[in-house]
Amino acid sequence: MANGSIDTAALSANRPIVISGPSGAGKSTILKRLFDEYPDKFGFSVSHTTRAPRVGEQHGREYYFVTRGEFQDLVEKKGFVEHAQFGGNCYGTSIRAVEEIAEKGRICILDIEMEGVKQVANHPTFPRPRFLFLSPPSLEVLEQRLRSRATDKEDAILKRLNQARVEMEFARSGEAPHEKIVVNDDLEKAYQEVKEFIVGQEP
Ligand SMILES: Nc1ncnc2c1ncn2[C@@H]1O[C@H](COP(=O)(O)OP(=O)(O)OP(=O)(O)O)[C@@H](O)[C@H]1O
Repeated sequence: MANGSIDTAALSANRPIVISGPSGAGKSTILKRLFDEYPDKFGFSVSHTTRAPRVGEQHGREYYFVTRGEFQDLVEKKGFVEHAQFGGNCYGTSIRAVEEIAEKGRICILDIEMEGVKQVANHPTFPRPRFLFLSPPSLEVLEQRLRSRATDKEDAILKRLNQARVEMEFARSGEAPHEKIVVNDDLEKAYQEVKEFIVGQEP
């Protein structure tokens, strides 16, 4: 559906799932396994961005590449379920992109950070998705995992840990929309709990 009306039928038949949690909590690891186990069941929406395409990137595949003006228009029309700026560029998940996944009969998985979660939860028209928070067992364990992942420099690790503290406090506060918090201590157990939340009780 286009032109501002929301395909609530598709979105309630295949309710999107918002998964959030600190960087390093294990979201990618768990989602990859879920997509491998259920290859036809899920989808990631294609985001909008104002950054320039990189070599090999295609409009509509990696991102919808738009101008700042086009991006702003969609913000004003409340066409994004959530949007943010990183490194001077705007990024957003459009309602339309999420609908497209639901219209294919798939569950859209939205892997988004805390500010985005708040926007989705407070969106004026977008039907409420289901919210899951993936937590590391502790900040100490998170620090070890970020260090052993070895993808970040020291200052990036410290920033992620600070942000993790804020996200974990938010998740435990009464303001957070999460229906479930899964603690990723033992990976197998966490995976089964995530799977039960996502697949075990549809829609
Ligand atoms: N239960 C676990 N026990 C031990 N190590 C784990 C566990 N879960 C994930 N890891 C490891 O922790 C690191 C972080 O996991 P991952 O990259 O999936 O996190 P993420 O939440 O997707 O982070 P980002 O948001 O930065 O992409 C990885 O090296 C992963 O192999």
